[in-house]
Amino acid sequence: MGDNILEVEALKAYYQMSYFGVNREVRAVDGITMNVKRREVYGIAGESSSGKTSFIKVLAAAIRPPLRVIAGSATYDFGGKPTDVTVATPAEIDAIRWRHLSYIMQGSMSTLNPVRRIGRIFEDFAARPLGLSGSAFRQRVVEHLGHLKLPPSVLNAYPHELSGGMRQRVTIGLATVGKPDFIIADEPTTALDVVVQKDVLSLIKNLQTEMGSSIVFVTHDMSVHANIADRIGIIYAGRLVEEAPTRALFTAPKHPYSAHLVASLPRIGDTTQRPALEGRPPSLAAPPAGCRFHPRCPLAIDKCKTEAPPLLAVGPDHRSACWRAADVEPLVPGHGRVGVTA
Ligand SMILES: Nc1ncnc2c1ncn2[C@@H]1O[C@H](COP(=O)(O)OP(=O)(O)OP(=O)(O)O)[C@@H](O)[C@H]1O
Repeated sequence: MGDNILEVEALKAYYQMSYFGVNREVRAVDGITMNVKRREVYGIAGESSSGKTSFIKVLAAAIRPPLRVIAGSATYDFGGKPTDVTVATPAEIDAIRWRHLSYIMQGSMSTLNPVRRIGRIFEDFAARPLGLSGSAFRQRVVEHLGHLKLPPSVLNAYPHELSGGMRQRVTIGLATVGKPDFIIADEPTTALDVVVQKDVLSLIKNLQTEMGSSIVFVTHDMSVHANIADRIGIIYAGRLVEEAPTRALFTAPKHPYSAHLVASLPRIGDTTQRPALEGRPPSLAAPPAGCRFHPRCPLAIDKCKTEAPPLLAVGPDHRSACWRAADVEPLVPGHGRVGVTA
């Protein structure tokens, strides 16, 4: 796998349900191929219900019915024998969890056990995988909390006694205390106010630089991507429709949907009228034929209604799944200049 720590190949994961004998299938992840490099921060964007969380649940080996992997693979290389988490046994997953692979779930701030002190929560999750106990374990945790600007006293606190920002740092601390090679985070800053959000983002970035980890994180907030992602993948209706280095995605998007996402970013002093994206995202139980974006796409031609465009190279490290990629222009020229987002 060389430079790649994760290789995802033609991955399909569907929710398969049966109500009163009627089968229903939601094609939440429908043929995604992508890689993550060592030490890379890879951001995943897309609107609500596009399949982002389902995708990273598979990456995090948190696949529970009714979600099932239908095809493809997601293989990590942590140095030993590569692990394909779509077929790994529980024992193989246990061997990589926390030390190599950790997952900050959506809404994890509120999932900290309310009746356990923070110190006990750290023991529950991290003591065994780290192979430490007693004072050695406590020392490791206190040191790590220091990196997160949290005093040792938080270990005696109950979750409700901490502010939202502190709770989020605690969950990041839990996910990173084992210095994992790969961190997966679902909307890690969405519930926080902007000032705390900035703080938490720079903490994640500093930890990542220090530990040399790779990160895959999901957020619908494009300004967060602009701030910390090296590369961004845009998901629409269960498919990866564009992937590019952050600067290229913001300055020269090559899919009409990404162009809309970039143009939706606010900028101080910018009063330009933004063209609205008409329509709603399709149902993943019955997605449209051809390109799934075609019913909402201003550039759609007949071919888009019948043939799904493959994800093809359109520049260095840049892929787009659009028959008209060559005709896509930024919607508000100069708008997506990275580093000047509000
Ligand atoms: N447990 C479940 N059972 C059945 N369908 C589900 C389940 N969880 C999610 N889905 C469906 O799968 C599709 C993708 O959902 P997913 O949560 O992955 O999207 P998302 O892009 O992460 O959205 P959000 O940003 O709102 O979290 C949606 O149609 C959703 O309704």
